[in-house]
Amino acid sequence: MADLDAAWTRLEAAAKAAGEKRIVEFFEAEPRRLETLTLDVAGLHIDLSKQAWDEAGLEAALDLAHAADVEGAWARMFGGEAINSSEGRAVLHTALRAPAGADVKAGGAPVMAEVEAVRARMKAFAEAVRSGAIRGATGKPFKAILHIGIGGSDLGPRLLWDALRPIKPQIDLRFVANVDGAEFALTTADMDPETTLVIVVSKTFTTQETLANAGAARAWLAAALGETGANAHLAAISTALDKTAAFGVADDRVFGFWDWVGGRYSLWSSVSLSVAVACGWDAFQGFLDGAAEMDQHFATASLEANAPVLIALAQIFNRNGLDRRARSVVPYSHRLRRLASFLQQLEMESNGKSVGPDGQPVKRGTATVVFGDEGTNVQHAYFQCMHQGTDITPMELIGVAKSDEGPAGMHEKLLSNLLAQAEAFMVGRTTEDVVAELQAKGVSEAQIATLAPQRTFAGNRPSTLVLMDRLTPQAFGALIALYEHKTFVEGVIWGINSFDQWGVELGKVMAGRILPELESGAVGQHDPSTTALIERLKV
Ligand SMILES: O=P(O)(O)OC[C@H]1O[C@H](O)[C@H](O)[C@@H](O)[C@@H]1O
Repeated sequence: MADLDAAWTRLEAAAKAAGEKRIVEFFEAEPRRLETLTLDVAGLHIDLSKQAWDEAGLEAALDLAHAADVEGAWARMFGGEAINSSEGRAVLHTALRAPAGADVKAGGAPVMAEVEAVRARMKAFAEAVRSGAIRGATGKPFKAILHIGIGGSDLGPRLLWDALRPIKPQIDLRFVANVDGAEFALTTADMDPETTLVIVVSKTFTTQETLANAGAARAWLAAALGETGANAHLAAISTALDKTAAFGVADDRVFGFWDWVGGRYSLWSSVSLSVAVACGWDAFQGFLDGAAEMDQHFATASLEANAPVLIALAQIFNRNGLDRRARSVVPYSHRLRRLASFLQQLEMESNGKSVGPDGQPVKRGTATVVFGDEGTNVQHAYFQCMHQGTDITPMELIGVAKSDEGPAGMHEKLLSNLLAQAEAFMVGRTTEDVVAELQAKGVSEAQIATLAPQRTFAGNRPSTLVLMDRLTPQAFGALIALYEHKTFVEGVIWGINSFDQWGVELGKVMAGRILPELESGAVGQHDPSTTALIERLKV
């Protein structure tokens, strides 16, 4: 503990010192900077050299990781200990992508036989739906899947589908998450129940939104096909097999997973069955394999050369050392445009905690706000604030080196923007440079005095760049596993349990209390504002 406190103090001091210098100067002072801070792992090229740390800062960050015993923590995770202590559960999403026959145990009990059995059933089901061996009630092959789920049962599969979907898929895939009926109505408006397979995905099978949409989907199927016909169009994914049976899904259409898989870490499981069907099994298997490669790297590389560890440390340096409370993630890839939404759940639900597993308040700030959208679009939206706003927001820029999709010449334009932004964030533009340009254009000195500061860029904005060679299933799997392990490392260093989410409960309980009040008009005890709103909205 004393070691850890001392390591934190050293990190804070190193960050303060580095923060007084300019990132661009670190390259001159440290001839090996680029070499030390770039890594090639599992199809990803990761460049952390434009981050805010200098050599001493990096060293202090690595000391902190050692002092927090990151290596011991990952051994406990991979060893299947119940590290999710508030729920008494192991954390083994890595088993879902482990090669067949791997020795993985949850609390001492081997898990791979079950994992492999579900994987084999998923594969057989995906192939049978694609080949037409499994068909709808009227004998027609399935042309579309309606995937119903929310949170971890939605964000991962949605992102995965966008990343890997064929341009013209044999089987289309649509998603419904929200309990706003507009989403269900808009999504199903041009779908045909006769050729649609509905897959209901819920780890607990108690989630209000998902059960409401599942009921609506069953009614939508039954209206066209009758109750028995509807059953032939339903499948369910859950850890609560009693509840899927009660909903009326036949046993051979239910695909399970396990309580040692957190919802936000579940896209490697049967939760992504819809994507495995719509993209084909090989793509899904490639996704698992890429993640397994990252797991192997994470579990074996030294901290100094460990991609998830270094990305986590850059975040901690910014967050705790330099008090930067947000981070923007911008994929220069239309296919990855939902990455920030996925990371919002992964990082903010995992690490948005204020107390440790011992119930004691943490001593330092934890998860930052994560936001972002696709580049280049965001350059024309919020990048003004990233370049010239009063707060510095560290950036994570993600690119794809090679792509054959779409019209010729566009990909180079996309890449030129990615590189330009990363350079501009760090280098900025000096007032002298702006003044010289304005003078050359013959602008008056009086105008220059007001214009030049407005057109100056302070720069010194840190960024990390992650470059995929191609957006293959493997590289994409490695990218998501990279973020999972990064989140884990941060949680270890912050001293929190990254695998529970008690903070989502209160709102659910209160919605359960308010719903009957809206329906019956009998308003209970609330604060004056809420009472007035219920009075206004009650049926
Ligand atoms: O998969 P489900 O049990 O339906 O849960 C869906 C989501 O709802 C909850 O509120 C949790 O915050 C999420 O972690 C979870 O992914």
